[in-house]
Amino acid sequence: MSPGPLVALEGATVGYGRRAILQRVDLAVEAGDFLAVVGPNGGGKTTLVRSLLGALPLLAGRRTLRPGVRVGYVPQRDHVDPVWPFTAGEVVLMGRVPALGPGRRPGPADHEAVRAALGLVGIEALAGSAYGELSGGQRQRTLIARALAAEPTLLVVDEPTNGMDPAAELATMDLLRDLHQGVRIAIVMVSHRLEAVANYARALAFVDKDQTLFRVGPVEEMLRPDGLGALYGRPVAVRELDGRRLVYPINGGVRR
Ligand SMILES: Nc1ncnc2c1ncn2[C@@H]1O[C@H](COP(=O)(O)OP(=O)(O)OP(=O)(O)O)[C@@H](O)[C@H]1O
Repeated sequence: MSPGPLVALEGATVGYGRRAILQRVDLAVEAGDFLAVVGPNGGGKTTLVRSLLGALPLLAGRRTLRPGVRVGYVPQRDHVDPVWPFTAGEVVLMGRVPALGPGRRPGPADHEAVRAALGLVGIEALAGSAYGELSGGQRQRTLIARALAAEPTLLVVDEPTNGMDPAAELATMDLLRDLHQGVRIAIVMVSHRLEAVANYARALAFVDKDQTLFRVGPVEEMLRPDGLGALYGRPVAVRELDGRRLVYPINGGVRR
């Protein structure tokens, strides 16, 4: 018998108090998945992933978490105060705190987990550098390493490439792909840029509260014209160039 999804929402309404943001959400994250949650700013992406994490109570429906699954969360980089008086290594060590429990001091296994996590994201040499003096890309790697230090089964990453130049964006996406393929960790990432994730994710969820839109499916299916039209309200083309997908709006009028 299949052990079932790592985490799932069934018939869920997500939102705040009495305000529903998205309704009738059915979403299952399986081992080995790489799911990107895409939609416009304010569309409800963060609300959806916070609900998936269990950090936000559902207004209706059901959330199930497979026993033993550990979920690592990487918040938006600019939600983390850059004046943190910590080194990158100390930030990553924070990822061990939940596993340590109250009152226990970090031991050799914790320091080893920190070294391993910094190594996985390629910034071992920055362990002693002040977090606030790192570049945006290096900070993002530090925050990913902090989540990895807890040895999660599933990594949930919120807008990791926001505000990055194209080279840093590609490097961050390559890192997530390497973690997915090499460490075999399941990934859920949030992005408002479909273009950034179309070459990496295996599944896409389109989310826009203003259109009461929630759709999820394999990338190939979601990148068909009707799926894209539902998200953008206008014709959008997908072309392949040198093995990479390009996604761009085309003329043809607004279809809202
Ligand atoms: N704590 C909160 N209480 C009430 N409403 C909230 C809260 N957080 C967000 N919202 C509202 O929920 C809606 C969706 O916001 P959300 O942050 O999920 O969107 P998003 O797609 O992640 O946006 P962005 O790309 O800008 O991060 C917005 O209208 C926002 O104002």
